[in-house]
Amino acid sequence: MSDFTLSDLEAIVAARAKASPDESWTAKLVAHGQAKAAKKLGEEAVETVIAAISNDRANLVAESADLIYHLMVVLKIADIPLQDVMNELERRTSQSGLQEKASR
Ligand SMILES: N=c1c2ncn([C@@H]3O[C@H](COP(=O)(O)OP(=O)(O)OP(=O)(O)O)[C@@H](O)[C@H]3O)c2ncn1[C@@H]1O[C@H](COP(=O)(O)O)[C@@H](O)[C@H]1O
Repeated sequence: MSDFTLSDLEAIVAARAKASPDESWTAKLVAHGQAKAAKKLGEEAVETVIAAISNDRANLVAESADLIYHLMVVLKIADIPLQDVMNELERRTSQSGLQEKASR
């Protein structure tokens, strides 16, 4: 089993963001700015939804990878460390999603 983590991907995205846009998709997205990167994230989200409701397991894995990678690029452009998202997810472990919804 691979020990590749989202933290590893975050480091790759940070390094490639500094590359030439001619040789890196990451750098190209960063150069275009958040509107373009976020639009791409939205497209990958829709493609993930389609794969999920099509019961297409292989495509769902591939589209999920596209989605997560593009989310990492959007977070990079927004200057939000992955750790901030992990901290928020950890904070939420103290109660169930249904409890949280009922408390609003
Ligand atoms: N995980 C990814 C990753 N997933 C998807 N993509 C790219 O995202 C782009 C858009 O994906 P699509 O499938 O939507 O491509 P498309 O349909 O041709 O796009 P459109 O023309 O329709 O907009 C493609 O160029 C994919 O290769 C990725 N590009 C990079 N990474 C990671 O980032 C690293 C650095 O990549 P570069 O920044 O390109 O050097 C790579 O080694 C990977 O680890």
